[in-house]
Amino acid sequence: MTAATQDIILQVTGLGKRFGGVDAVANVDLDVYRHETLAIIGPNGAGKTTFYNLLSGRMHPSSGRIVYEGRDITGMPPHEISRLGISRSFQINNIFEEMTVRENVEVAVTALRGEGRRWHNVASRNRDVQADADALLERLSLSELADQRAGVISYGDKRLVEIAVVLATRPKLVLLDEPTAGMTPDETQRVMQLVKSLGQSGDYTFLITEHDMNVVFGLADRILVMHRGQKLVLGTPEEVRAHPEVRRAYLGTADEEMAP
Ligand SMILES: Nc1ncnc2c1ncn2[C@@H]1O[C@H](COP(=O)(O)OP(=O)(O)OP(=O)(O)O)[C@@H](O)[C@H]1O
Repeated sequence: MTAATQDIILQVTGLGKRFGGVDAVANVDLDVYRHETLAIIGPNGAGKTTFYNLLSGRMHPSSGRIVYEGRDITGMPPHEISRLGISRSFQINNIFEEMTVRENVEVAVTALRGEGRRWHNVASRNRDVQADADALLERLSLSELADQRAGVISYGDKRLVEIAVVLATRPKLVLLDEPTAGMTPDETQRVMQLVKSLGQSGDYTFLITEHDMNVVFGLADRILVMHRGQKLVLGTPEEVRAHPEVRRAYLGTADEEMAP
């Protein structure tokens, strides 16, 4: 499939967010193709988090337009955007530590069904919810931890549970915020394999911010490099790696020095 015929799930045009005198995001144009994994990189303050906040509705843009599946979602509240199929993970764990791993996922499944998060006791008696939660836990290789209290499992497993919670809302477009931050090398590998296989399943489109360049170059179909709120480069990993400005600004002289 050529780029021209690829199905665009998200179209961002002239997107900007200004805080006082700072353009946190400045005039960004971006087409995201359905089922691709697109990494967004850039140094601290480049505008990655603000970009996510704009896409997920947590912030209103100062300018520009966001079109998702042909529908203008600019300025929509987060819950509506989420309902349409855009879901986001956070850098900080966002799970209920006193509940079991399965209950955490059940709560998210229940929320999707419009029954509200507070009804988790009812949800746990609901077979459909349990089946959905168990299927998801199996997909993420978390079945063995299903009955563990989320508060006692490892940091890496908590991050995986968080991804399960995000996927429980049945998103089509998933925004992952530094999914491997703080992880051991083994945990990082596990997340990489997981995101790779979920990406290959054809069920999801991933945007991923990440500081670990091995993860970025190992996972991404395309990479967006941001700098001071602007789109510096957008291309395949090979194109980004070879781009003189990116090499100068972020990659150093050797590929080993790729930390932004
Ligand atoms: N709520 C806010 N009020 C004022 N300035 C903000 C706000 N949020 C972000 N900024 C500024 O916008 C710019 C972009 O910040 P942002 O957090 O989006 O960058 P980032 O690429 O996510 O950085 P990091 O990698 O550190 O998370 C920075 O100069 C930041 O100080």
